[in-house]
Amino acid sequence: MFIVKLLSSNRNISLRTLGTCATTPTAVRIVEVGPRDGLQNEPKLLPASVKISLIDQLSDTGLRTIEATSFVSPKWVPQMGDNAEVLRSIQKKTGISYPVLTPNLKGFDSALEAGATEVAVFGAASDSFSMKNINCTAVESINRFRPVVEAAKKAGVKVRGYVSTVVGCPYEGAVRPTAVANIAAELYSMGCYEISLGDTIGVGTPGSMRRMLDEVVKVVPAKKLAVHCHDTYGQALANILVSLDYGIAVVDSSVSGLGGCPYASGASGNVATEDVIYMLHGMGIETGVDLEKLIMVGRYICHELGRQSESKVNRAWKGAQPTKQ
Ligand SMILES: CC(C)(COP(=O)([O-])OP(=O)([O-])OC[C@H]1O[C@@H](n2cnc3c(N)ncnc32)[C@H](O)[C@@H]1OP(=O)([O-])[O-])[C@@H](O)C(=O)NCCC(=O)NCCSC(=O)C[C@@](C)(O)CC(=O)[O-]
Repeated sequence: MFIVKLLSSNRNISLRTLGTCATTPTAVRIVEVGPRDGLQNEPKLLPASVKISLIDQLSDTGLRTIEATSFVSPKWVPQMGDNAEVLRSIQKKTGISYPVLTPNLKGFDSALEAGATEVAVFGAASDSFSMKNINCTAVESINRFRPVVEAAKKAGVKVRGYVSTVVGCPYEGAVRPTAVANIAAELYSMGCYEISLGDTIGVGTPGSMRRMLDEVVKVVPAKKLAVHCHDTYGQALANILVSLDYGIAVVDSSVSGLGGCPYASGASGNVATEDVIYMLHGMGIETGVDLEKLIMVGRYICHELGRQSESKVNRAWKGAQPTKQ
């Protein structure tokens, strides 16, 4: 019912997204979230050595931001229970940031001890999801994040802020764009250097993305925003195109489309990094990422997980294309 409502309210979608407008960025930074978002929901528990190898291989593709793990309760998310070992053991390359999720001070302290130089706090625009995910309401979460951001500032650690359920919540349905803008504004004014807007269950369409972004850009500049689109309904690339139109130049994605949130049942993985790169390069937008190398990393992790790549580009890839895509 909720989906039907979302789709039927999208009749007035502007065709502006089909062309390139003045604000479209010429370069996009990809935030690769595969090692964290991609693996946190996998039924198969991978050994730390595979995660470390995955991150080291990703570090060789030209990516500049690779979310490495999360310092959350291992009772809640056992898949990330080896967080300190993973963060300590990866080969950190100059020029690459390896952020980790830290929901509270306990997580932040452990992350700092393991060598984190960038962390992320993660809130949501809907209370029900927030309760299921981090056991507090959206407003309470802001109060939990404040000391994390303060401690991070003192330690010289950068903090990214996530807002989940930006267009739809698995428990409440459609989410008001103003609710998203309020949380985004709180995180931004608290000191998060970038706000990532998560369509956690992948129900967004260009229409609902636009309505949400119209509100958010009133309170956070587009150049401080990222989009984080899950691809459950196959709308992620279209939604990313819309966000480029707003001048947003940071896109979260997951190698081979791995992932999902343990507290958003039925939601598929993030948009596949290979598919995003293929689209952006085809549009003449730079990412600095070597697509062919990334495809090989996608094949490696899918082999380890015993699953097929969710990236259409990866599945279709037969080698470098003779002409620009
Ligand atoms: C946030 C908590 C910890 C609150 O959980 P809580 O139960 O309210 O926490 P608490 O403070 O009452 O502590 C309870 C127990 O947890 C421990 N604890 C407390 N904090 C930590 C910590 N940081 N690390 C390790 N242990 C911790 C604490 O020590 C204690 O242990 P006990 O005494 O029972 O043995 C819990 O709800 C949790 O871990 N949730 C998991 C959240 C998560 O990882 N979700 C998935 C990531 S979010 C996401 O995927 C969305 C995103 C970002 O990708 C964007 C999008 O797609 O929209």
